[in-house]
Amino acid sequence: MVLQNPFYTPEVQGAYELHSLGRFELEEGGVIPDLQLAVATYGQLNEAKDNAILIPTWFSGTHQTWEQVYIGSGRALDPEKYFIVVINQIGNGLSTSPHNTDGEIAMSRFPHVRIGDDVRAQEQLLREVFGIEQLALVVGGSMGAQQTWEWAVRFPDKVLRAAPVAGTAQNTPHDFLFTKTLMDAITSDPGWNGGEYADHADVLAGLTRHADIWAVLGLSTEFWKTEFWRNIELPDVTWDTFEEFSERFLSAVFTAMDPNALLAMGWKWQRGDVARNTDGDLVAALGRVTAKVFVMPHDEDMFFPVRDAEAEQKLTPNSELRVLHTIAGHFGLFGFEESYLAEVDDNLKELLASEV
Ligand SMILES: CCOC(C)=O
Repeated sequence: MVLQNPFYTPEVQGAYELHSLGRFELEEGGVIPDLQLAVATYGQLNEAKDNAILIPTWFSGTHQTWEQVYIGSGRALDPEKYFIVVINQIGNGLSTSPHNTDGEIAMSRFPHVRIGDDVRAQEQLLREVFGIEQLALVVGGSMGAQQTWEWAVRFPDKVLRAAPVAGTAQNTPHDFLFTKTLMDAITSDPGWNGGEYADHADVLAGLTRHADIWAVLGLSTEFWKTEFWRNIELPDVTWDTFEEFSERFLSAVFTAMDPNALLAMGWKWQRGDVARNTDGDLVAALGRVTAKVFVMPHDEDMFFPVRDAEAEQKLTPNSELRVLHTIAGHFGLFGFEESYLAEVDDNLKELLASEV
C-alpha cells in the first residue's frame, strides 16, 4: 500500500531525480527489491571528475535545506565551481521509504537500514551514474555527519576532505535514549496502529509529541531564554508567543512527515557507529581516515555536544576541531543566523582550499 503524502513531492521539497539501484541487500539481512535514491545536483561535473561534493541528508531532512540555505554562487558550496550531489537518505520519505514503497517491504514491514547501507548505496550511485570515484568533499549535518564519518572510514581512498557537522562517528548511549523518546512518542499513539496507519494524519498526536521533544533538546535553553525565536522569519507564518512558535513551526513541520520514515531514520541514527568497520574498535576505525577532516560541532548542541566530537577528533589523523557558534543548538543547522552560515562557509572554503 503506497500512501500519498504531499510533503514528499518536488512541489514541496524542490526538484530531485530518482535513480534506481535495483536489488539492494542490507547489513541487517533485509533486502530492498528496487532501491530508489532521490538525488538533487547543482553545478557541473568537470572533465577530470575531481570537483564533486557529496552531501548526505539529516534526520527528517531532505536536499531542500541544503539548496535553500547552503548552496549558491559565492558560497563555499558554489555550483559554479563544484558538482554538488545531495543524496536523500534511505527511508527519508523521498528515497525508498516505508510509505512510498509497495509489496513485501511496505509500511511496518520496511527492513532495518543502517548508516553503512546508505553509504554503500551512495558510493554505488556516484560510481554507476556519474562515474565519480573520488570526492573533493563529503559534508553533512547530524545524521549527515554520521554518514560523512562512515564515508571517511569505510572508503578512505574516495574521500579527500570530510566535514561532519553537529554529529558523531559513534552514537552515544545518551543520544540513543534521546532518539528512543522521539520514537516512543510516535509508536505510543494508537493511531500509529503498529505502523499500518492509513494516513500520516492518523498519527497526529504522536507526531506532535515528537515535535515537542525536539523543541526541548533540538534547540538550546539560551534560544528559548533570549526569545531568539521571536525574530525567526519564515515565509507566510508568524507567531507572538512561544506556544505559537512551537505549534506553527516545529509541530507544523513534523506533523506533515511520515511516522514510519521518522522511525526508520531514528533506528538508523541510534546505531550510527564507524567502529562496525573494525570489529568495534573506534580507535582503529578513526585511525583509518586519510581525509583532511574539519570536525564541526555546535557549541550549544545538547545531544551531539562539543566534548563528544572533540574526543573523536583527537583520534582522527589530519583533523581539526572547528566549533560552530549558534544560539539555536542542534537546530542551528537550519541556518537561522547569518553569523553561523558565515562560519560554516569560512571553514568549508578553508577546507576545500587545503591541499590533500
Ligand atoms: C535535525 C537533524 O537531526 C539529526 C539527528 O539528523
